[in-house]
Amino acid sequence: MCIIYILGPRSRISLYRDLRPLLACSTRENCCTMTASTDPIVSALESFSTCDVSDALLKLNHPNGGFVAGPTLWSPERQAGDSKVVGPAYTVQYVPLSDTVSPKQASHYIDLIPAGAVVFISSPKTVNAVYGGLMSTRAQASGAVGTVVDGRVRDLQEHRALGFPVFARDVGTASPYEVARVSGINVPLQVRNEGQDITVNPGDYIIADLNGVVCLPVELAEQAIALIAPQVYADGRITEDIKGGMLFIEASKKHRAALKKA
Ligand SMILES: O=C([O-])CC(=O)C(=O)O
Ligand code: NI
Repeated sequence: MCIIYILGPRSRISLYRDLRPLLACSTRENCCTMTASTDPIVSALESFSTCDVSDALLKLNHPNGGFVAGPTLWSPERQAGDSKVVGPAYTVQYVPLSDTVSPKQASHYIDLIPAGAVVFISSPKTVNAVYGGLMSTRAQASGAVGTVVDGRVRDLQEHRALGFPVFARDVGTASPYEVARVSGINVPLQVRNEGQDITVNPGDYIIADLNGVVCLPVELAEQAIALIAPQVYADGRITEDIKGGMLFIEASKKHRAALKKA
């Protein structure tokens, strides 16, 4: 776990890049196994839901418990119960074509994804879809564990046929080329939906499931994980007692009193 504190998000992304030849693999299952064993934070998060992570982040006074309003699960199935992705964010910034100031990228972002990453794409306000089936095909071949798009995606049937997890604000049909281009790779992204204004930094942990998307800042990861297991255990005991006839207020007091606030 010390890796997380020794290396900042940027250097950790380069570490992933350095490890890429070692992690290169041909199937998703394979990649997930290798990634989990590479990063103890990812392994620890894999058994918890997005809501569990948000509960811990709220105790750490992190706004909205890290919830990223907007994107929801579209692939492999709409809001499928067993779909979940966990991994460090590989961020991609799209800007409107009218923006002549932001930098241009020499390489295509889709060919640089480190294994185990969650691709997180920020789209400008446009009805065009910034992400399609070819992108998922390449992302999956790189060992990415899923994609989150703050914007629209298209080719939904192709993402589903790949069984590749994709979260998006909505679906659409038009490609991005007439309206938007990529200006940044592994840069901080602003997400502004429903009154939120949050930053997703490259290397932050993205946890996404049927409830939505949570961004766990890398510097809070260890503290959050320490809070989650006891919290989940207490919720389990509360459930049992409620099913046995106890009032919620009693069960909650009985099992949550001993939990640390942070
Ligand atoms: O053709 C593109 O570049 C965008 C797209 O639809 C895909 O990724 O499949
Ligand atoms: Ni396409």
